[in-house]
Amino acid sequence: MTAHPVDVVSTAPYDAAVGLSATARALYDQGWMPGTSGNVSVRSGADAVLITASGLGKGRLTSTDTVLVRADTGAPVRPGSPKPSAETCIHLAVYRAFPTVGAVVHAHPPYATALASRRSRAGGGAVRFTDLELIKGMGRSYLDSIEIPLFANWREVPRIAAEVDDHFARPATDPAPALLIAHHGATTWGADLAEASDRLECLEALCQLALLIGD
Ligand SMILES: CSC[C@@H](O)[C@@H](O)C(=O)COP(=O)(O)O
Ligand SMILES: [Zn+2]
Repeated sequence: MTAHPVDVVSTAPYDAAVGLSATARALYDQGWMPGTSGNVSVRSGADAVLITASGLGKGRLTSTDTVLVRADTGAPVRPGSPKPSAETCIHLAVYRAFPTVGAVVHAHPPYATALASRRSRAGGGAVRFTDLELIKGMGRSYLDSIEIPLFANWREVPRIAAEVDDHFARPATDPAPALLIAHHGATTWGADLAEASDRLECLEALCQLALLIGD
């Protein structure tokens, strides 16, 4: 019998939903998911992604505030599910580009948002960090530099996702596990939620340092 996404995901581990809501609450406590902002997801089998529901206070999120969606369309797998994150399509673009990624975290941390917005006002282009030790926290074993792609904050979220798709369709050596959206926030990814969250923390610290150091 051909595997159907529902079959694959109906056994999605309960822990994944607990992990998602705990991650959202932790990022809320850090001040990086103010109000209802931010979203978190994990891959669930080959064909599905478990993601936070849309429009809920991230400081109050529980494991039932998560939605299993199809990895190809973003549609909820089960009828009657809560509405998935409005930014599901950006998560799916990351999972499409990086088959080994298991978790994606999107938040609105202040320094990353400020640096991305400043860069956008100065004409855009990727944000490059050089020399700083924290570059190693972004999955690099060497120090020299790392480039984080910067995207425009289009009102239509699928347009942002389409640009993320286009960006990662171009082959790059050692792409960073992160992206910035001007006037909006940051998204990081990794093998699991812990790695994706650690990378968000390092990215935010790098952005803070870059703003302190100046040009
Ligand atoms: C506080 S509004 C923020 C949203 O527009 C969006 O950017 C966001 O991060 C959360 O959207 P959500 O649909 O709840 O996952
Ligand atoms: Zn957002």
